[in-house]
Amino acid sequence: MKCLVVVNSKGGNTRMVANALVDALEKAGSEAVFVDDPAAVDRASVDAAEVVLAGFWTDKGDCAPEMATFLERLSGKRVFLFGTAGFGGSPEYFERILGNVRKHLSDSVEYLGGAMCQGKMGAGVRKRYEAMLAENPGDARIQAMIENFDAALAHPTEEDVARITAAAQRALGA
Ligand SMILES: Cc1cc2nc3c(=O)[nH]c(=O)nc-3n(C[C@H](O)[C@H](O)[C@H](O)COP(=O)(O)O)c2cc1C
Repeated sequence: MKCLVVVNSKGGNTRMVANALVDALEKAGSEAVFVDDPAAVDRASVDAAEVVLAGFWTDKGDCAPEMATFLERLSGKRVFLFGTAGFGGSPEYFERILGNVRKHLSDSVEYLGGAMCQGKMGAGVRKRYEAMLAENPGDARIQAMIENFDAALAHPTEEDVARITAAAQRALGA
């Protein structure tokens, strides 16, 4: 199967998942073209692909605008979405984000499914939370945000990557 794997990753989390996906697809006998920037995908690569696997980092509950533009331009393709997000407490949270990203796909696209995992955030985020906590000592919500930040540092884990890869292969029937 000819696959196009396109990723939008600022910090490397989603790129890590994308690289593992490419390896897994190739091991399973598929041909995978990898493009590390949705704005750099050429028309011929899209036309040649039987399936597009689009990876996004979560930006305010959605994908970032560069990925949104890429997804909106796809027509008549089969698409699998994968992503990483700083928060990861529940599958429902990931489903909500996937639902938002999916809205960028036109009706002509066949959505094959999606999978997400948590991804570490930049150190500046923890500093911001710490400053917030200093202003509101003992605030349980801010403390939970710091705990989530620390939990996210380990992600994507090998298990996350394996789960997303397996979900993609199931969705593609690869
Ligand atoms: C500007 C900005 C907005 C973000 N918005 C969200 C968000 O709404 N929800 C969330 O769970 N994570 C959010 N994050 C965290 C990132 O999505 C997360 O760390 C992701 O794994 C980054 O992926 P990357 O390393 O591939 O860039 C945000 C990060 C930044 C920098």
